[in-house]
Amino acid sequence: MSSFISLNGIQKSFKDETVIKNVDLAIPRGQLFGLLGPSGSGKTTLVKIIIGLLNPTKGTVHIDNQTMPSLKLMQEIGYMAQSDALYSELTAKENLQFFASIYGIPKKKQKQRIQEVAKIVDLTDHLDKTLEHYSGGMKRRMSLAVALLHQPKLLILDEPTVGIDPVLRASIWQDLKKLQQQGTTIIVTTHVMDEAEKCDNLAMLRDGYVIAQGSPEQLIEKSNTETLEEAFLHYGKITYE
Ligand SMILES: Nc1ncnc2c1ncn2[C@@H]1O[C@H](COP(=O)(O)OP(=O)(O)OP(=O)(O)O)[C@@H](O)[C@H]1O
Repeated sequence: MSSFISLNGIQKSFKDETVIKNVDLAIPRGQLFGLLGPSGSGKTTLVKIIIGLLNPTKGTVHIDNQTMPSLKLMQEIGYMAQSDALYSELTAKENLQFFASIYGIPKKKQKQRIQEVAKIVDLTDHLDKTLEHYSGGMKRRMSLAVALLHQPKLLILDEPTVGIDPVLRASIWQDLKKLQQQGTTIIVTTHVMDEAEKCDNLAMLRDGYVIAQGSPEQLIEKSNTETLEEAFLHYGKITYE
């Protein structure tokens, strides 16, 4: 089976510092795939390369058999960055209308789509509030709603639950599972082990290297450990010693 997303020999350097080191990844269609790694390991840089926001120094990215960056494919990707890029002086509905126009969603369809995404992230009752009155968690859910507006077939979320309380975090993960069931391929970055456990497959990143890949169960079993955290430490040692 050919992969929906494949990265071959990806390397990225900023000046003379190499922050992504010869990364190969193959992600099948419809997966919930996790990039797990500590702060500074290269997660954001790698997702920016996948969606075509950054050019790799070496290597290639293919999505759906097309070479990235591809403008056509970029329109089919939903990206939720680490910080919320929203307008705090506008209401949630106005924010969604603004982004819907940017995505080129016809005016007639916008109203329906805005209601749909608001329902997914549970903000239907708060659409008329300006975002300055939103909590941090509500803003994160709004960012997710924006990323979903154009019904992307690939959704990329950079640390979607940072700063979010456990209840909301669980609800966001439920949303992701629902979207996956509807056929969306999802890549999520995290440094939190219990979130990584919810993914179908993982790539463990450390210092720009992929130190291990597989399902959470495989990664634990192969390292002869009991938790993902122990597995992460195990694979780190193999790479570095
Ligand atoms: N534009 C840039 N110029 C120079 N160095 C950069 C740039 N962007 C990222 N880096 C460096 O690349 C490395 C990886 O950063 P990156 O943001 O990808 O890590 P991360 O795993 O996403 O971390 P975090 O979870 O803290 O966001 C870091 O050492 C960072 O300083």
